[in-house]
Amino acid sequence: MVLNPVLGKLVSKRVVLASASPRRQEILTNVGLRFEVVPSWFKETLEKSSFTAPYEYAVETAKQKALEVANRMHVKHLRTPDVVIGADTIVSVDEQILEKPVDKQDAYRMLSRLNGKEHSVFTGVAIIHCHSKDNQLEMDITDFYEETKVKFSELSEELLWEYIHSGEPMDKAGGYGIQALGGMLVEYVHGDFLNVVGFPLNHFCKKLAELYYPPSKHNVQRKKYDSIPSVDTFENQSDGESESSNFTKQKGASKLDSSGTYSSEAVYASENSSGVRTGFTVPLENQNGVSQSAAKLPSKILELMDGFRASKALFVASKLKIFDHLKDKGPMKAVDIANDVGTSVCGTERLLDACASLGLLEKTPQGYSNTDSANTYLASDGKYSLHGYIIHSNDHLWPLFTNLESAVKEGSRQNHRAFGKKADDLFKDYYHSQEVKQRFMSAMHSIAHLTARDVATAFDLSQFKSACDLGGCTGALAHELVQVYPNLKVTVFDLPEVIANTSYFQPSGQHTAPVTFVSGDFFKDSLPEADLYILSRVLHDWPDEKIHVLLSKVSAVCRPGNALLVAETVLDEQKTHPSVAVLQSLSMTEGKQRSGSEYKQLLEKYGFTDVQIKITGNLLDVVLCFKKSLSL
Ligand SMILES: O=c1[nH]cc([C@@H]2O[C@H](COP(=O)(O)OP(=O)(O)OP(=O)(O)O)[C@@H](O)[C@H]2O)c(=O)[nH]1
Repeated sequence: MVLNPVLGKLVSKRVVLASASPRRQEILTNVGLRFEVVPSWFKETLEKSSFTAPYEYAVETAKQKALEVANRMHVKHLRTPDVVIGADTIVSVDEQILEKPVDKQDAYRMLSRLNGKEHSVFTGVAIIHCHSKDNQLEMDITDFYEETKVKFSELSEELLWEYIHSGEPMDKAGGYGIQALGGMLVEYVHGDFLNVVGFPLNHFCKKLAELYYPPSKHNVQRKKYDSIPSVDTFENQSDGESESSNFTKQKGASKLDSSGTYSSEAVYASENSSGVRTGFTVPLENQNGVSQSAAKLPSKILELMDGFRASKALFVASKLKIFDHLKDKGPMKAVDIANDVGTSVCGTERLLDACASLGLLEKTPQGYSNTDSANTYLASDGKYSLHGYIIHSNDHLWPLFTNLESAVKEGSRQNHRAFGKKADDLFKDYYHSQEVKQRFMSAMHSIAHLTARDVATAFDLSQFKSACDLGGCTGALAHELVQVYPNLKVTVFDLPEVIANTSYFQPSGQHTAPVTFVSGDFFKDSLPEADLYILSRVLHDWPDEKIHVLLSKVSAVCRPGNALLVAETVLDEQKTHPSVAVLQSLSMTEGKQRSGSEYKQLLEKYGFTDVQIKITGNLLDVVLCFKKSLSL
């Protein structure tokens, strides 16, 4: 496996991403690359007609972006980076190149052109290795491009405009973001998905492998530039430091290493007899440029070691409603955010930088702003907001996990240590404290919203006329079900204390047919009649005795041919994956997570048959089973 070692090659280098694109930052951060972000000032104004193919335009633009940053850093800041990465993403359709729309009308023009058709997305990438010799900048440029084909469905005008009004198209090539709402417009993708999002990670790693592990030295092919390409199109921006004239002085002054060899990097990998790399070490250069070997970086372990810091930074930023502030008012400077939320400037600045480093915020000279993900998932008002669950994680789960060591030693939940209360008393809080109740319901609502579409569509449920979501809380899944199946009527059955608080979570702020809310205790009261019963995120929470009571009741009320749908994260048969469910078990509730065969066995025990399991790839998987007919 060459990908990780290749990225390890960059560990000891000053790597600069010459891009303001938060997506590119996120893609590279996600694979553990450490880099500085220095957005390029190169204006994307190359004459398109002078290129014979669209990808040539993308590659040249990427190169110019990276060159501008390498030059600027060398000349203005006297900080020569080791590696500068530039990228440019374009969409090509009907021999036209589409970049980012300038306004809504332009977005409409682009999206109409893509409507119902296949188009190509090209990302050009330039990797520049820089060396400073006698204060002259020498550069070694490698470039490449990746093409991905994307097809849009036939989309109505109404949908196009709704999408445009979401604001998402404006900073995206071709006017759509495949990674977010724009994904709904797409029928298929052929090729690298991340290439569409803005950075062809796989090709990038292969390119680095070619550069750092050439088959043999004389085979290395690298393009050479005799002079720095034109800087005439650089934006004449001033950031308070001296002069854009420096750019012109620099023009033509730098040249590339003409030796044809590539820096002083040594290849430390050795190969076993099968040609497989073994005993890989990452070369580190000390201050004097002398190579030392160090152990392979255990990036996964380092990430786990630091995970708590990252979680807490996210929790605190959410608690302070920083993502809400930035959604409404961003970009904002740290001092203004601190004033608004009543925090210290220095602490806020550190928190904001941490969020930017985690890819949650974008930092530019104008200040901090939300990334797309932060707008969608972290601001508290969005349909898919996870704010409620994050606050629950901070206020409830974090204190429990702080006592994990005792939990493991004693094999029990640590409410007494975490909250100074027994589990039962805590449950009373849930009934009596409006704040705790609201927090818990928001948390459940967050997850239900995020998973509802996948749960509702995992199986074709159109044969059912009525459904009852037992413990359906705010009704998020119920509302999704009636959207997907317009002939379905859904009853949400939950405790009176829950039902009394559901109005706040309804799409229009009120309960609306065909979703009705009925209060009751599913362990004690009779269950509403339905063709389909639903237990979503219920079973994993209860001990076997309670599950026995519940499933006996559901089985008794279910008529032959009626069904039960269970939504839970289904473990693999070894019960070690997915880790999200395995880690949840550490909360030490009296319940447990189950594998597919365990769910099958459990449900069959209560008279259900034809148990089918769908792994959705979302947080919840779905199990559907039918009540045995009498003749079986
Ligand atoms: O599906 C998606 N397609 C494209 C994008 C984003 O679109 C932009 C493309 O613009 P460009 O390559 O010019 O990059 P900029 O954002 O302007 O940043 P630079 O500073 O590098 O010029 C890019 O951000 C893609 O990520 C998308 O998000 N989804």
